[in-house]
Amino acid sequence: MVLEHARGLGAPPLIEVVALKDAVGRVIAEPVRADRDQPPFDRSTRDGFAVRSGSFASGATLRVMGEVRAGERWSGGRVGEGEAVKIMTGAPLPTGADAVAMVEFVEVVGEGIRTVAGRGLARFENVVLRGSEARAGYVVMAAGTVVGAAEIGLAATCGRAELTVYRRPMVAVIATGDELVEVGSGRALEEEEIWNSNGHALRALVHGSGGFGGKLAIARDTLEDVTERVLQGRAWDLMILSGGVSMGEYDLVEEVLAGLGAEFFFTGVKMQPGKPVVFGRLPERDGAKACYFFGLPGNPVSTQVTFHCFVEPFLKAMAGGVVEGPLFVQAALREAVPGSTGRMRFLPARLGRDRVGPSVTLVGWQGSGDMAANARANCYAVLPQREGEFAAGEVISVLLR
Ligand SMILES: Nc1nc2c(c(=O)[nH]1)N[C@H]1C(S)=C(S)[C@@H](COP(=O)(O)OP(=O)(O)OC[C@H]3O[C@@H](n4cnc5c(N)ncnc54)[C@H](O)[C@@H]3O)O[C@H]1N2
Ligand code: MOO
Repeated sequence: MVLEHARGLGAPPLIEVVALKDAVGRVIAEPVRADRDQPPFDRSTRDGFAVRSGSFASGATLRVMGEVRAGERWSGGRVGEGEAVKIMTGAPLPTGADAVAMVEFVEVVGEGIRTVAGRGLARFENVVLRGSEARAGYVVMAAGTVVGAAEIGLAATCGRAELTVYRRPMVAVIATGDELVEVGSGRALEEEEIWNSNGHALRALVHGSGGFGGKLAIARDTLEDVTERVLQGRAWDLMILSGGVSMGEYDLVEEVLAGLGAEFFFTGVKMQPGKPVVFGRLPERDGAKACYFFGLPGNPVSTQVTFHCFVEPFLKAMAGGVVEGPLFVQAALREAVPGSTGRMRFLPARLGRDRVGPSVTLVGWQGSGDMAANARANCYAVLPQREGEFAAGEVISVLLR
């Protein structure tokens, strides 16, 4: 359902130009084209001697005419049969030459060179031909590409100091709960009070998914306060609420949203953690635009797991990225885990750094409020409902984060 709505969003309306150093995590709004052929000349990939491959038969001695380095162009005329030009990695291949013999495989004989016995040379060996990576004008990055180090390197390869990207969607983050206190407020906590951690975690998660997260004031557990905050939040591109979505007397989020005419696409999932998660949209009304919202469970691990499963794909699409679901990989359980028929479980776990056949280990936890366990984890092990245990070595899905 989330992906269906994400597909209906269309491209973000606003674009801006940012310097390469500020482009990480942004989404390209206009295709980036090769500014010239890549490579721009036939490029040597080895230190050695540029020659005509045919003249490099075993035993032949070639006359060395001179040298060409990266950043230079050979101006000593065509390389003919029986001739060679000393060449460095990254230098343009002199005209006439069609291959480079590695320095390790030739012997210097007086003014000339000779191939090491038995070493032939194929046409274009150790050469990357002009334009073979990309032709001038060719689209090397399409709109919708998320910018990482590889994309920044490619943009710079094409001479770009700036990129045109979509504006980050503005996401209102609303924590709800009478027990919550802002960190840094200078106030000491009563024992029964809780720091608002979700507001901060959500802002970081939003940033990582291409949005700008703004923390609104905490909504207290009254209809008036939650309503006021939601009316404020609906002016943003997307609203994420945390807490107040389960069965308690003071879980008012759905009631407030319903009172404002919200359409609910779902109001629960068969997941642990995450059961009471809500996805919907407030309609256009009284001059206010329509606004999608997610109501995430307040338990901090539930908040984060449901963010990765539902909000992240939606927000990435809102930011102009391709529409795709969360990222799962397969890994073998290191230890057996008892089965459970309740809900599909997403348990904090650590994915090993094994080079072959990744393995995963559950992190001990005290349930969906355990932020310390969540931080010891680097992924969530996905365990479908089942009576029998999951055996050590069994391959399961893992949700990456
Ligand atoms: N009778 C039932 N009770 C509960 C059910 C149920 O089905 N029947 N579902 C449980 C599940 S599962 C979850 S998850 C929680 C979710 O409850 P809410 O979304 O209503 O969240 P709250 O009750 O407001 O808070 C839960 C928990 O999380 C702490 N919290 C909330 N917000 C924050 C925040 N911003 N930063 C840090 N911690 C936060 C809050 O203090 C509570 O401890 O409901 C179960 N109950
Ligand atoms: O589903 Mo709740 O998220 O178990 O804690």
